[in-house]
Amino acid sequence: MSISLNNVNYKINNKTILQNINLSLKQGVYGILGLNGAGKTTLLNVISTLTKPQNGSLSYNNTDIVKNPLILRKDLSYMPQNFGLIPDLTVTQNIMYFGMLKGVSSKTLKENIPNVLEFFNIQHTKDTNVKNLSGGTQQRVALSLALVNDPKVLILDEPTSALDPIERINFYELIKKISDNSIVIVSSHNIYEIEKYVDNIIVLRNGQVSFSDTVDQLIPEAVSGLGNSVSENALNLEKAFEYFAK
Ligand SMILES: Nc1ncnc2c1ncn2[C@@H]1O[C@H](COP(=O)(O)OP(=O)(O)OP(=O)(O)O)[C@@H](O)[C@H]1O
Repeated sequence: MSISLNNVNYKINNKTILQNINLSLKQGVYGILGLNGAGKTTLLNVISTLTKPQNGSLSYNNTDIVKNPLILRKDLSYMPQNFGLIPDLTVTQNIMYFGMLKGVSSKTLKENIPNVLEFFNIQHTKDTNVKNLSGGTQQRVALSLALVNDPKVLILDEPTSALDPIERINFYELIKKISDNSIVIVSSHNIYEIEKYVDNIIVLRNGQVSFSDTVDQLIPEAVSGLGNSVSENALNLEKAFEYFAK
């Protein structure tokens, strides 16, 4: 299982949003980090084939997914930042509707929906219209929806912003388990939140990849980038992240 991006560039109205992105993603959890406006959401949109890059190539299991996006989409679950739910449908109706759009059979959905709702502790909301739920509960519905079809590629844009601390830990533990058989990509602002659960970190700065490696390389690579003028002990994870992000 692999996703590759080669020299991907994306512009809007002549403004460069992503520049020369080269990434090779395999089974595991990837954290995409960056300051506001660094390009995280745009990169997730490109990887999930919602946005077409003007230059460069994108492949999934060695098939070109700029030309054949359906090859990826059938294996993909993407949870956008605004959750993308239909406000006037109930929780169950939303999951049935989007699940069927993804090609999951109604039998599988009916079997899986109680399990995912139970995992996120929202069984009691199954017949409630989404517009009547709090932001945190809507996020849990969107996560239930993202997980209902056992995706091989799971892309989550700031998935825990409305969850409480305990739900966040449970969520990342689940993500880690799911990643045994899939590629999981999670964007976040917070290095401390994800460092325990991600295998690799990708830091974006002004639309370019400034760091792409394992978490434990973040501090040593920042020290080396600073010309060894500081010791590793003097840099914490946050400062090392800032070195690559600012
Ligand atoms: N439709 C658009 N038109 C013009 N500029 C855009 C558009 N979409 C994104 N941008 C610009 O592209 C850059 C990257 O935006 P993007 O949303 O990908 O960043 P981000 O890292 O996800 O930010 P945040 O953490 O705030 O969600 C920003 O400068 C943004 O203003």
